[in-house]
Amino acid sequence: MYDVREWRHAFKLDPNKDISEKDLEKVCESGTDAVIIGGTDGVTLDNTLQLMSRVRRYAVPCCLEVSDPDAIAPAYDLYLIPAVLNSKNTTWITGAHHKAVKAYGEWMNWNEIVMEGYCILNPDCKAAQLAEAATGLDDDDVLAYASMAEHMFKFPVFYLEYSGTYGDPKLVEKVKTVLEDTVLFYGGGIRTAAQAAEMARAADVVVVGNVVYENIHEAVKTVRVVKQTGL
Ligand SMILES: CC(C)=CCC/C(C)=C/CC/C(C)=C/CC/C(C)=C/CC/C(C)=C/CC/C(C)=C/CC/C(C)=C/COP(=O)(O)OP(=O)(O)O
Ligand SMILES: O=P(O)(O)OC[C@@H](O)CO
Ligand SMILES: [Mg+2]
Repeated sequence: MYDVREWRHAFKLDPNKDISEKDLEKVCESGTDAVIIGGTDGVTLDNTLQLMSRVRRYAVPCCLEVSDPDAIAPAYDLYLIPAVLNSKNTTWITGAHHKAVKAYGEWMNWNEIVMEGYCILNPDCKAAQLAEAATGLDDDDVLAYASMAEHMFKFPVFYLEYSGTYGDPKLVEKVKTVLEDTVLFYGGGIRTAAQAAEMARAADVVVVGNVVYENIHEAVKTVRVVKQTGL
């Protein structure tokens, strides 16, 4: 499934973390809609390619979420490109992107590029710190970023990112009400199947990351509950 509109669940694997063959098999055979390879720090061409080639042994779509242009390589199914809408530094909204398109433009297949309008809400996560995210937002600020993602930038994805902490399901629900075409991704702090189900009632796509490395059994359980939960 190379169309994010058809997704409900994705795992995000960090190329800077170790995962055993057994656990990787559980992730890839879980029934998830996609494996996203991405992280904020320690992302290199070597570790992303290594993880990608291991994921490639399975049928699941394998996507690169680009955080470092040096780690870009061909052979992913999709390239997810974050633009941090609540960044205080234009580098993370258009700057790094401009540089990368100058460098890679002629090799880019735009049909494989999926822009993600990020709104990062956990001030302590590495992504917030790197991207200098203005995290002290009230609900109306977040709703405005969501509307900008859909109506001004026409981004296919709006990503509510709480990386490392569990977010506010009520806010996720509110954000969903202002989006029509743009797909709402929720990610952050999902450690149980019950939390995954709660966020699946509000968001189009639930992204599960760190729990893969902490509790693979619970991580895999999130797939079935998300798929069974209606929006
Ligand atoms: C043939 C060929 C090579 C084709 C490919 C062409 C191609 C795809 C070109 C891409 C061009 C392009 C526009 C690239 C973008 C370049 C770029 C660097 C953009 C900036 C990205 C950005 C805003 C990064 C900031 C950080 C961020 C939002 C990262 C996303 C991942 C994330 C949130 C991970 C969460 O992990 P973390 O917070 O680190 O949590 P842990 O504590 O668990 O690690
Ligand atoms: O690692 P967690 O906290 O599950 O977050 C998932 C993802 O949104 C990170 O970009
Ligand atoms: Mg992570």
